[in-house]
Amino acid sequence: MAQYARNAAAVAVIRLRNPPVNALSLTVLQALEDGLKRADADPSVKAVMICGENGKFSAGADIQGFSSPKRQGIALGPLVSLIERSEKPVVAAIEGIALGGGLEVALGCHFRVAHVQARMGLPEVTIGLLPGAEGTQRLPRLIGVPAALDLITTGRHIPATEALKLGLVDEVVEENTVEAGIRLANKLIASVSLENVSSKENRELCKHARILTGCPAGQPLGPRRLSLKPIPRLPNMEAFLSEALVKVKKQARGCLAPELCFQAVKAATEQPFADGVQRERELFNILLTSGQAQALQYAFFAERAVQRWTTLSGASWKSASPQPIRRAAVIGLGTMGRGIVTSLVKANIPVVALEQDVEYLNTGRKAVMLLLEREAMKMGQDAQSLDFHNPARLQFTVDFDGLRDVDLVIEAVFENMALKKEIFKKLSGICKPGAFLCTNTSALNIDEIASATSHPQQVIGTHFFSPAHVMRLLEIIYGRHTSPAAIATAMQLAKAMKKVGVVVGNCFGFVGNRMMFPYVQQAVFLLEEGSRPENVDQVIEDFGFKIGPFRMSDLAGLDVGWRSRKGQGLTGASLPPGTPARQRHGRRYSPLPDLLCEQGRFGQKTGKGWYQYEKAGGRTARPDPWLHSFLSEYRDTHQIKTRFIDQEEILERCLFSLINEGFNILAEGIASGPEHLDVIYINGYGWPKHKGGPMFYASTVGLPRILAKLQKYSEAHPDVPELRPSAFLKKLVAAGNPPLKEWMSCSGSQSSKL
Ligand SMILES: CCCCCCCC(=O)CC(=O)SCCNC(=O)CCNC(=O)[C@H](O)C(C)(C)COP(=O)(O)OP(=O)(O)OC[C@H]1O[C@@H](n2cnc3c(N)ncnc32)[C@H](O)[C@@H]1OP(=O)(O)O
Ligand SMILES: NC(=O)C1=CN([C@@H]2O[C@H](COP(=O)(O)OP(=O)(O)OC[C@H]3O[C@@H](n4cnc5c(N)ncnc54)[C@H](O)[C@@H]3O)[C@@H](O)[C@H]2O)C=CC1
Repeated sequence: MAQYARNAAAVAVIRLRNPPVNALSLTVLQALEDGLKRADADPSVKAVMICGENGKFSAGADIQGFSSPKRQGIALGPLVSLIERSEKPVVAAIEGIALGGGLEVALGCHFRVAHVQARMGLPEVTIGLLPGAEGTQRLPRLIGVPAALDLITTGRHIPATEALKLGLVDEVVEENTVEAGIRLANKLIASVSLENVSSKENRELCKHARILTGCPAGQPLGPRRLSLKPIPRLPNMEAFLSEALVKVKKQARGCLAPELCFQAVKAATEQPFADGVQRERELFNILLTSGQAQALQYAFFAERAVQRWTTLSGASWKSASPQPIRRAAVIGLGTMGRGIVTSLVKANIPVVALEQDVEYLNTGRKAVMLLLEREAMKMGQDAQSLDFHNPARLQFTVDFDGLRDVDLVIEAVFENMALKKEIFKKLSGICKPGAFLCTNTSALNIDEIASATSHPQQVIGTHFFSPAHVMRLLEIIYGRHTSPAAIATAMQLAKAMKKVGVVVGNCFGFVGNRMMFPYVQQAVFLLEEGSRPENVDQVIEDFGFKIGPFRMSDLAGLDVGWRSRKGQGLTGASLPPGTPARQRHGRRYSPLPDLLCEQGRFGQKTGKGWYQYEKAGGRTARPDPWLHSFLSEYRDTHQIKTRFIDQEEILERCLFSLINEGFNILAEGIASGPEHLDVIYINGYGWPKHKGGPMFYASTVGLPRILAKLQKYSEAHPDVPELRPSAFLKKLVAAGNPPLKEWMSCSGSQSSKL
């Protein structure tokens, strides 16, 4: 709701109230409208001030409400117009946040005062929409087209100081914003009422008030009504807009909202306000029914739902308490350790960084310092807080004794079980008993690692993604003995590092990599049957992935998987003589990646892999004629008839096999709901957010279709168990293809947190 109050000085205060973020539900909007009408009808009220309860203006429209099929009632756009048309001055006092519809309400007000710590923005684009309450028409009139386009197409939140520079707010205060708003309202009352009084003294006062408010004589609010303002012209508006469109399209990667946001702002530059609003509405409705908005809003709530973690044994976020991490250690400063140290320093956690010898330590130190210097450059003035040259904040050592007083250790040494167990045994003897011992393994068994310690309840997997200081995902893996406090602490750590933690159970590859295996496997099988790497990558990238499986594997290094397959005895010296080239343990196997590695083709690092590069370490992938003839020879050798494989088959075999593994994971209780898998894929594997994650995508395709396709591919490839439909998928189809929220109740294990 919105609370209406009067104070003695003739200022009516309307306070938006809908905890926790004062979202503009229909009830709030109705109360806001009632408050405005009441203020208008009351002759003793001379000005209105709108603010929010609990130090927050408003986070905008109620996102939950968008998915409601029966959404009816007062619309926000007309309400913003109503505010603007008020004959009595209306002031917005912005504390905390003014986002989306919240900022649009403020744009309808005649004046805006913001607290110095407030943040503002129009983030609708991030949930697949555009600022549909006339924001795309008012904002460019206030701050100009370039700045408005930037805010509307990126959805970024800006601090009050930047808002002041842009002219988005009139005043920034450090003290009580509501009082500052009332003070401004009183000045405005003086300005208006003194207009009609002719004494010299009052005329002077009136002039003073006009300077304060910027309102010309006789027209106290006219120029403050943004709908009446012309768009600030640019000398080269057309050229600017066409360049901006190219940029927006490039960044959007198949997501509709940024381009439609652009179209709405463009309309503001070409049409009168009312027509621009009409266009904004049309574009908003296209987005609202596009499917992408639903996917992005699902992703928004999924990210919040995974914070409420539970384990198979019943431990949960409700009862577990995180322990404070005053000091942490990282072991191994290779690709991952460097990024992990950087993330910890950025989270203001003092770190001890340890390597196996001085040479590795020096290399690691240089790399960490370089990363931190770069981060500091990006942070500008705020970089001082990093203070990473201070040994109390960041210390490098080769001595395990330096780890005696740390509260948490993150191990990031080579992916080798024997080495990891040796390290954990050592840590168990050296660290204090309460210290949490985390491993960054990408697939190994957490319980086996924990078995090397005397307190396995303190051991947990914290799986970062490369580059660790950039990627938002932290997969948090609990073992059989991991304590709830360890899980809660890892989740808290993720938050401190501004990452999204997702709690999952222990199995080979956990959730993300386990689902990735069949996807990559299918991609390689497709090469055996007739595709080229660039065909497969193109289909996956057209779907919206940032990078296809072959470009990705060239980037990560083909040798990484090769080492792991050798370790598992799938290739290399330990392979029993007589093993068929394309079969392991009775299942289809492709030796193609092994053959490339044997040729020294490790990907970007060697300048050749699935593609060719300009040089070793080069970044530009070009199709490689050598590889094409190599594939032809390979098919001849193994008597595989090359066939044309269409885009649909490429997409379905790669994605449906990944989704199928997702259903197995859900059935086993490794993840407590589909939203966990989706958050992992969006934040760790570049799954296009506007497609909502693999399981959400499956729900939009329809489970019966996925099942039918898997059955078809499985029949064609009976030696590929990963294509055999999961029993849980079959169960869901038999249960009538229930909506995603109800899947887990069919599994009999857990329920959805969405
Ligand atoms: C047909 C209809 C026509 C309508 C006309 C168009 C109107 C428009 O132009 C459309 C809009 O306004 S769309 C909304 C735009 N606003 C946003 O995207 C802000 C989303 N919220 C945030 O960024 C952070 O929550 C925020 C920065 C606010 C706070 O972050 P925190 O990290 O402090 O807290 P969270 O955990 O994210 O949030 C706390 C709880 O609040 C829920 N929530 C947040 N924003 C919401 C919103 N706008 N609507 C509904 N619920 C919302 C959030 O889910 C969380 O709930 P719980 O998980 O249950 O605690
Ligand atoms: N590279 C990647 O993309 C990802 C790797 N991981 C996992 O992270 C871990 C580390 O991987 P990378 O950083 O890629 O490996 P890396 O080979 O780049 O670095 C490993 C580092 O550990 C150090 N090290 C080895 N033995 C040590 C010891 N006894 N004491 C101290 N330091 C020691 C090495 O000197 C080396 O600097 C592995 O478990 C890997 O599976 C997880 C996610 C992604």
